[in-house]
Amino acid sequence: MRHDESRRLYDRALSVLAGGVNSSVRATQPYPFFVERGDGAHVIDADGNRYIDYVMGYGPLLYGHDAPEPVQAAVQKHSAAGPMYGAPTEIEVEHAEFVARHVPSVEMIRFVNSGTEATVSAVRLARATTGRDKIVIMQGGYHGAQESTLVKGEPGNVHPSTRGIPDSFAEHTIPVPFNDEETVREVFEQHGDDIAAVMTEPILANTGIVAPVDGYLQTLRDITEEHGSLLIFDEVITGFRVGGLQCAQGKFGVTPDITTFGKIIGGGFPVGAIGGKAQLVEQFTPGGDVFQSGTFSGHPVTMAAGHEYLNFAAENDVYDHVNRLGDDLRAGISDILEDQAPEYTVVGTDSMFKTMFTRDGVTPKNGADVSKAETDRWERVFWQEMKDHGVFLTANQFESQFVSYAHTDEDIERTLEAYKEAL
Ligand SMILES: Cc1ncc(COP(=O)(O)O)c(C=O)c1O
Ligand SMILES: N[C@H](C=O)CCC(=O)O
Repeated sequence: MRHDESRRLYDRALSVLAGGVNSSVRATQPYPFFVERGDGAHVIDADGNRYIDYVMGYGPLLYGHDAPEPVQAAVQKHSAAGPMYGAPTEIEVEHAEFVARHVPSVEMIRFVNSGTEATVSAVRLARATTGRDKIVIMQGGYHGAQESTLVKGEPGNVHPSTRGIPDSFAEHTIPVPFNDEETVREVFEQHGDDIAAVMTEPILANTGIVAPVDGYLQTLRDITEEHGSLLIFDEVITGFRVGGLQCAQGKFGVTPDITTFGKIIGGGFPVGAIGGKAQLVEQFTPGGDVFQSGTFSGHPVTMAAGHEYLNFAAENDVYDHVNRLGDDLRAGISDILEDQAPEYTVVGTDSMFKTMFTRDGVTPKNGADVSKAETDRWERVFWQEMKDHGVFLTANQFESQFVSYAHTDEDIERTLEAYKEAL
């Protein structure tokens, strides 16, 4: 495969964009391919190479690169009609009504512009509601580029995970191992009166894909209730991806106090949202006194795209299709691993999948298990091989991969062939 044009574009980009990209994960080695356009489940790069795409924009693209006709029509209509006003529009109300109708925890919602903004506001809301400062998060979990959650360590020894964040932020954050009831109980015994919220992805989706063990999410629900803390599910990735229109909270039957959304809920456009019981969410300004605001929040084009995205899923066999292909892919990869690399594991659910380069064939239960995997080998060898076989996977061991409605049985077969050869 030739990549001359991508290489040339990356050289140009390096002089004017930090690291040559606008989000860190895109800076694949030795240089990223630059995308010219999408086509169904595929992307075509600046040199004309075609790849089956499982990155899917890191999750938002439930339909691949050709959104259903009603989505495209709504986007065109709303861009032509404005595109935004600094005044409310009906489409924001319709989209909010849809989400409230389907997602168990949501009575009221505030739309924002990114998953990060959603989790920042959710934490602020939890702190304001409880009058407490501390939050419990999961080691290996990810909640975007927010100061309070970019931390590393364990209870009693927590530090910012990047330069530029004061230690005082980390003082209020307690990272615990996912799926470990004992540690979370100990943390609540010690700090229960100071904990505003436990915030977790219902499935860790930024550290491989780590499913909750039976009963773990319910334990978090019970323990937060017992101590007057809130439970926040960060469904930025899982929202409208896992568990269909009810999201992961519906699949696992555990209802949080607050849910954060992003990705799919914006139909491929920048978005975030904070949903929950009305008595919580209405504390945001202007109704309440927890400051929350944004020039682009509830942008009509995003709202229209997101709304038509979800409407289409409600009326068509979208989740059946993507989940079936997800099952086929996981089963196919699993067979290949059994044969060729039994020390590796395939993880995921619904339309999410990832091959973990574990060393013992054991499914990871938390972030520490995932970090023992052969992360370097994934990126430097396997990812490159798959790309050379025309399959675009997420470039590191930690990021999830997604099947879309545009993927076909033939895509899955070709992908499995590529796996066989690359492994
Ligand atoms: C679970 C989770 N929360 C929050 C975020 C942050 O979202 P965004 O990148 O839109 O700020 C992401 C992904 O980026 C995510 O996966
Ligand atoms: N891990 C991130 C979200 O899922 C990856 C997307 C990004 O930050 O560019």
